[in-house]
Parts: sequence; structure tokens; C-alpha cells
Amino acid sequence: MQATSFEKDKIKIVLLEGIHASAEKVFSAAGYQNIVTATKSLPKSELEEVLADAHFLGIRSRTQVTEELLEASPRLAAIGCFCIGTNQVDLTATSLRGIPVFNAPFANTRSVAELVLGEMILLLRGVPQKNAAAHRGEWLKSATNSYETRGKTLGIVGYGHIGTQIGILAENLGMSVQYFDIESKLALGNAQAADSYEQLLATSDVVTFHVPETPITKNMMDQQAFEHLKEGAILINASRGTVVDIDALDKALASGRVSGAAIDVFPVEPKSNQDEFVSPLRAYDNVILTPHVGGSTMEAQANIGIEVAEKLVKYSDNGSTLSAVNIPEVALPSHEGKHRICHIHRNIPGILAKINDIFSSNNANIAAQFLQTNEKVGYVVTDIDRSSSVKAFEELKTIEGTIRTRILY
Ligand SMILES: NC(=O)C1=CN([C@@H]2O[C@H](COP(=O)(O)OP(=O)(O)OC[C@H]3O[C@@H](n4cnc5c(N)ncnc54)[C@H](O)[C@@H]3O)[C@@H](O)[C@H]2O)C=CC1
Ligand SMILES: O=C(O)C(=O)COP(=O)(O)O
Repeated sequence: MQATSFEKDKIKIVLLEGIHASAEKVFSAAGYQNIVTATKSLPKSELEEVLADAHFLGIRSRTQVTEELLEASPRLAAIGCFCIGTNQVDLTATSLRGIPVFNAPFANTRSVAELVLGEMILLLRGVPQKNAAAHRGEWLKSATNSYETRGKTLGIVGYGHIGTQIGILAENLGMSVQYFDIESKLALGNAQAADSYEQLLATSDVVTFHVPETPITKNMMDQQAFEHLKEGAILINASRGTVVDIDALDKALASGRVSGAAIDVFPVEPKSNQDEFVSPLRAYDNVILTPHVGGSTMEAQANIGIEVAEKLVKYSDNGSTLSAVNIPEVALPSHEGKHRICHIHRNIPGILAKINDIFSSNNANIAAQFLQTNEKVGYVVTDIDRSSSVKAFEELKTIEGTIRTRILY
């Protein structure tokens, strides 16, 4: 009897963008040896070539997984985003192909929060421009425009995992914290919800963005938003490069409306460390520019490597989609002594009845069945006796609306 439905040494795993070695260790320990790694994102042709026969793909924020790429990756079973954001993946296309997408929703949040906190302190003191001047041999010893954080107001846009942590840390520095979120959120510490986005902009000394990339957050900080901003405020963006209109920020810096900024993410980011970083913001000493490293700490990357690799291994070995962002989540126990049949299908009426008709006509004894659906897709996992599993499995593939089936021995 085979240990798994598909021999592990035939399963190809591709890990790109310098995913931490902790991920490889998890795959190896689980018996997966066919692992291809790259320290950067790959150009389209190389990506298509390496994915032509790959089963699992691991990426970070740079690799774009488009419908076209999925078309060229016929064996792809699941994708791991070894980061928080999943906006780089076409989530609808993957879901309609039955490819779960996993991420690490928490592991790098502390790293981002610490970076933002440090940047805020440095910007309030005017350190970036004093530092740049000192490197040129200038000595700017002065208290002018140099402030403590204590007593200042921090405005957090997007009060999620990162925003809330920054709020707590900032309160410990003696700051007043207000936030704006499209969802109603529990205020932690003494934080207050702002009445509106515009009110937050007008009344905060420092504004920091922690929203995901969505159509609504695109250019959320545009020319009009800058007009609402308090004169001389500091702006921080370590969320996504689409959130702040860089030309509008350029103008706000030139006019002095913004007294300093820290930007970690950009509308267009260099594809590798060998490519030039091009931005009008390079001209400003009072802007901290970092190369999308908010979540790049040794601690976060090692933890993310383990977390996402474990999710992929679990999906491969056991069928669990727990914490997938695009496929109904089904948490599964082990299936010792049984065969597990996983069926991902379009969510059309009557499909569960058809699945169970097949089990019944094959006299399959169902030990357990798990089902979750979302608007478009359903996921049914059925544990049955070994004797009838293969025939039932073959018949399940013929049900109209079937997207993907797997059998786990
Ligand atoms: N620079 C870096 O290296 C990193 C960047 N990120 C980015 O930070 C983002 C936030 O991360 P988390 O706090 O963990 O996410 P989260 O999902 O916990 O929080 C996001 C918050 O934004 C809110 N939100 C969504 N749309 C909004 C809108 N239009 N206006 C106001 N609020 C809105 C949500 O309701 C939620 O509370 C991620 O989506 C990712 O893009 C995350 C990690 C590292
Ligand atoms: O976690 C995220 O969403 C990030 O932006 C971090 O991206 P990275 O893994 O550093 O490419």
C-alpha cells in the first residue's frame, strides 16, 4: 500500500525570493526532497519554465501570479505567500482552479511595527536630514523642528494586526493615538477611533498607513488627501506602494506641508537587488527610503518559513485548507485506516447529493465528511473505506462542476 496517493519524491516544490531555509527544512522533514529554490523573483520566461511541472509554489511579495501564469502551470496544487499580502496573486483565478493560497498573517507584524516606531522617532527629531548632512561633512546642531514623541498625536490608517501593535507601542511613548478603519474595531489602550479619514489627517502629527492593497486603498493618500493633512505632519507608509500617490507626496514635501516621510513600499519596486531604485523621493534628505524591508527581520523570516511550509505540507498530506485565503477553510483530523477523497467544485446546487450518490452506488462506507463553501467554490472531504475508494474517486471526477479532485491514501 502506498503511503500517499502521489509519491512525495515526484512532488516538485519551487521556493522563490529568498524564502528562509526554515521552509526547506519543514518540507524535507515531511519527506519532500524535490525542492527548487531561488534567491530572487524570476523573469516571466524562467518562471513559466520552472512552474511547468511544479506542484507547490512559494513566493513573497514580488512574484505576480496571474491567470496567464496559472495557465502555464497545469500541475500547481497550492501556493504559499511567505508574507502577509496576497495581492500579488490572482485570488479569483486560483480559487476557480482549486488552488488554495496560504500566507503568514501575523509573523512579521511586530517587525513592521518596530520599524515604523523607530522611523517616527527619528523623523520627529529631524535625524534623517541631520544624518545625511553629516555624511556630507555638514554639522546641523540645532533644536529647531526637533520634537519628542511625548504628547504628539499618531494617526493610524488601518487598525489591524500591525496598526494595533503600533498604537500600543506609541502610547507607551506617551503619544495620543487615533485610528481610521473601514471596519468597526475594538480600540486598544486609550486609542480613539477618528470620526473620519479627513479628520484623522487634519489632527495627527504623524500619519502611518497599514491597509492592504485593494481598489479602495489605491491612492488613498492623493493630492486631495494631502490638502487635509496637518501642516508639517510626518507621513509613513509601510503597507503597499499603491496607497500613497508618490507625485502628490513629492509636491507636499517640496511645499513643506509634509515635514518628513518614511516610505518602505513603492508603486514600482526594483525586481532584484541588482536593479536601480528610481524615485523622485531620492532627492529629499528628510525622507527615509527603505527597500520593502518592513517584515524583513531574521526572526520574522524564519517563523514565516516554518508557518507557511507547514500549511503547504498539511494541505498536501492531509487536505486541510485551514487559513487559506481563497478556498473554503476545512480543518481536518488525520485519516488513518481510511482513504481521503478531496473534491473542489464550483458551488452549484445539488453537487453534494451527486457526490454522495456516487459513494452510495459504490457501497462506500463514509467514516467522516467535511464540507465548506463560499460563494463560488465548495470543498468536500470524505473519508471512506479503502475497498471502494479508487472507483468512487474516478467517478467523482466526472461530476459537472468538478474543479479538482485528490485522493490521499
Ligand atoms: N512593508 C512590509 O514589509 C509589510 C507590509 N505589509 C502590508 O501591511 C498591510 C497590513 O497588514 P496587517 O495589519 O497585518 O493587516 P490586517 O488585515 O490585520 O489589517 C488591515 C486593516 O486595514 C483595514 N482596512 C482595509 N481597507 C481599509 C480602508 N480602505 N481604509 C481603512 N482601513 C482599511 C482593515 O479593516 C484592517 O483592519 C498588509 O496588507 C500588507 O500589505 C505587511 C507586512 C510587511
Ligand atoms: O508581508 C508582506 O505583506 C510584505 O509586504 C512583506 O513582503 P516580503 O516578504 O518582504 O516581500
